[in-house]
Amino acid sequence: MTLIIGLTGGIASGKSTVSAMFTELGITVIDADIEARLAVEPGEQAYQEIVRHFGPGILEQNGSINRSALGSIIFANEEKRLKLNSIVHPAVRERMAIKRQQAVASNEKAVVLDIPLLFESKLTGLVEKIIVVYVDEKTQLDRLIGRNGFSEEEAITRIRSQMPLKDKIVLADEVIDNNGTIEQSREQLMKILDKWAI
Ligand SMILES: CC(C)(COP(=O)(O)OP(=O)(O)OC[C@H]1O[C@@H](n2cnc3c(N)ncnc32)[C@H](O)[C@@H]1O)[C@@H](O)C(=O)NCCC(=O)NCCS
Ligand SMILES: Nc1ncnc2c1ncn2[C@@H]1O[C@H](COP(=O)(O)OP(=O)(O)OP(=O)(O)O)[C@@H](O)[C@H]1O
Repeated sequence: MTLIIGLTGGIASGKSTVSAMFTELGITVIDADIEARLAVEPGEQAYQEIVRHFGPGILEQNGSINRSALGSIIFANEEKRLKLNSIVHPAVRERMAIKRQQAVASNEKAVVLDIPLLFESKLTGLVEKIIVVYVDEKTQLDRLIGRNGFSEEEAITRIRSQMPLKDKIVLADEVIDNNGTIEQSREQLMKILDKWAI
């Protein structure tokens, strides 16, 4: 019986860092961010709808989506962000459901669905156990700015576009406190997997 684990957190809280640990352990990770990138490749239906709605100004020279330009638009305007979500999320849900089914069919012990908006998109029904990767607000802001080179304002608009991490940890089965070192987070993950006999 495959245990379906939902991995979530906030932007730059460390979800990808923790999902890489699962991969190192040989546990399949289905990454919503990757599926969302694939879903908006030129030729995909979501790509056509995005260009139709947001205009060719959000395209690179080669016709692919200029992610930075689109991000600047939608994180500064909730209505536009919700419109983009309405275009992309159904395609992401469909792609993840197929991969989830494949993992269950191959009798894997566990599969991880790495979904940044697990709670916001009301996808908790897809998973059996939920791990939230937590950091405090200052650490989140510092790491997001450090990784992406955003201004403080750009980073804050992105953080504020999601449910606060302090509310997410209440909904979690387990929390990984990622304020410390990556090694300390790995130790917390191993304790959780031990508890779940994975
Ligand atoms: C706006 C886009 C083009 C920006 O691309 P970019 O490469 O800069 O960021 P990336 O996709 O790697 O996302 C980075 C992080 O931003 C956050 N984020 C992304 N989209 C959203 C959103 N619609 N609402 C809230 N947070 C979001 C998540 O924490 C995500 O992990 C892209 O994020 C996108 O297409 N978003 C809509 C689809 C979506 O909601 N994806 C996130 C989960 S499925
Ligand atoms: N424990 C840690 N100590 C120091 N830096 C960390 C730690 N965990 C993650 N980081 C760094 O913080 C940044 C954000 O981490 P990561 O990309 O894993 O977050 P994320 O939740 O996947 O982000 P996103 O929501 O954008 O997908 C990265 O630059 C990563 O290298």
